[in-house]
Amino acid sequence: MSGNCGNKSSSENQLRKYPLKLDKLPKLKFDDPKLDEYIASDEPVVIQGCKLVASTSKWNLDYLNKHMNGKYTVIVSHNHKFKYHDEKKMATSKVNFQPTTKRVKMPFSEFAEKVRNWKKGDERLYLQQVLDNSVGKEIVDDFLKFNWNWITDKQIKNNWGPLTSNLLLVSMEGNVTPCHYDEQQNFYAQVYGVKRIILFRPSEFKCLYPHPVHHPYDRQSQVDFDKPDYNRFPNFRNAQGYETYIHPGEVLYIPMYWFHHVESPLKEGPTISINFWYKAARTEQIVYPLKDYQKVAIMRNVEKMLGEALRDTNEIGPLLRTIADENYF
Ligand SMILES: CCC[C@@H](CC(=O)O)C(=O)C(=O)O
Ligand SMILES: [Zn+2]
Repeated sequence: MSGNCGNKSSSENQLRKYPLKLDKLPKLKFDDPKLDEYIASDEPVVIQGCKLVASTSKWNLDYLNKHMNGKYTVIVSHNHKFKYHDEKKMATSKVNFQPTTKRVKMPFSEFAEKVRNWKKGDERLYLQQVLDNSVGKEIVDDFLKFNWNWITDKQIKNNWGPLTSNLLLVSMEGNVTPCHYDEQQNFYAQVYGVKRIILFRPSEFKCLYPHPVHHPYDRQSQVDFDKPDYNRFPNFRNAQGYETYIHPGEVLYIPMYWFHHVESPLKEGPTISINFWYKAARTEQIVYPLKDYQKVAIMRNVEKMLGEALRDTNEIGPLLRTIADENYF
């Protein structure tokens, strides 16, 4: 279907359909006085006009192909989902776990050629490379010209920890990063193409059923949005989310512990994004009532502590059920 259908942009018609009630996220100009209130209160918002990555306005697959002459981290998947798994936890986990993706190093030229010639049934690729000095001089020059004053001002104003990394994300059309949360603050800059992002509050934890902390899929939702198993995950019916489409030059603030699902439209070609992950604020004092994300952090710590104490992560669930069912019903 070409062109606009109703008031949706063409990108929005190239999207997968999910049984979700989604509200729209606000989009604010970078100099809107309300913006800092959103960030300070860990509320997601799309920021327009901040020129965070204005130096990438000329980036596309050809430009990157020309200036990236090394081998880069590419995730390979046999379907459209790129569900992240923690390789360290694979070694220690007691579950029989088969990852659905693999991580390879690939020359950019090979990546670009495979993306261009991809046909149904081929493996899908997603380049996810830390922006470091392995990229070409021109790319480093563009990187140095990012609007570091603007983003560093936000980092300091919110007492965030250090910038841990920038990931260059070059996605094939139709790729999906399934619903998960990260423990870092994230300014997610859209460089090329349109991306759809669905977000859920940390308090939707009970509707999204993240895997156990010790599982290689820690932080990832167990629910397959394409075919939800309502017998196992009945509360998914009640998940309340937000949705936005970010365009080149826009930056989405993804607060830490907020669940997010990210996809590239089906027939709109490759997309390019750059994320900016910051360690959480060094909490001076605990203020009650606790915020939802703090309760998620506490639940994580309880699982970790019980894993240490019990030595067998398969005993964590039964012990927690005993406490909940017998003592706190
Ligand atoms: C590996 C990071 C992927 C990214 C989502 C996407 O661009 O597909 C994301 O989840 C994040 O920036 O937090
Ligand atoms: Zn993420």
